[in-house]
Amino acid sequence: MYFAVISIFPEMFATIREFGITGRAVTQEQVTIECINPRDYTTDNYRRIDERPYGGGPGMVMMAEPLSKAIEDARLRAKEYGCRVDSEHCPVIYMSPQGQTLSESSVVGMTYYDGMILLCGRYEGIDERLLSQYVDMEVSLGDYVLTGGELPAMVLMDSVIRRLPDIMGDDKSAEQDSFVDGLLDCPHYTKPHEFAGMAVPEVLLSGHHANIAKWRFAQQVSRTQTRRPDLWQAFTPTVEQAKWLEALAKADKK
Ligand SMILES: CN1CCN(C(=O)c2nonc2N)CC1
Repeated sequence: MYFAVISIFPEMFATIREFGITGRAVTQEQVTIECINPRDYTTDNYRRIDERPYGGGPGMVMMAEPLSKAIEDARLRAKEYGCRVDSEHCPVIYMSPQGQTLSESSVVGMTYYDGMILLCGRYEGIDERLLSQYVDMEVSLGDYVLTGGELPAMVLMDSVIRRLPDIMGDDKSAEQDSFVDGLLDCPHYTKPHEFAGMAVPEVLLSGHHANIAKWRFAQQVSRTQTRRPDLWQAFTPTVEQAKWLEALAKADKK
């Protein structure tokens, strides 16, 4: 999968290009992450990419022209990589609090793209004419304001890369994470057997895989009910999960 990030701070993306599972995906050429600096598309000596806002007000606004040239170049590179460069297969995504909030389900949907061009704003934002001309989708991390779009872009790329095939080693690992089946994740334990006077739940040492699976599901259910009642309201169990829920309800009544 191809990612182009348009940012005045390309060095920030070493975080996902050089470390961990995403770094390994780059090394193994399962993904490509190209950083494109809009300053490289300026024509003045100061490599200016921002200006005072029309209408006055605080801060600066990112100018349209350097960004438009950067996006056009990103599209050429995406095409060279083999992407079908259109909004359905390689969208231009602007990271913004005004966007749709990123979720595990929208992340999974993005894994089917050939690639994506991520636009990272700074300052007060980007000239609206650039956004209306080029942006296919705005995506938000949540209802808070950051200093720039780079961290949201890295979060989006990290969450998409880990859901690509053959990235997590054991694809089931990604499927069992929080939110994947609409529930929060279960607790996890490893060595040593005792820590701070607390032992590992016996069922996890039993080797009885069916009982372990049921225990983990029960933990997911109780955590989701107590911590995220909104998720629990929206949860739709599978046929097997519905049977387990029925058994849990009967056990609670005893
Ligand atoms: C111009 N710049 C403003 C700050 N910003 C965000 O707060 C943000 N991005 O994605 N989710 C968010 N929340 C990125 C864009």
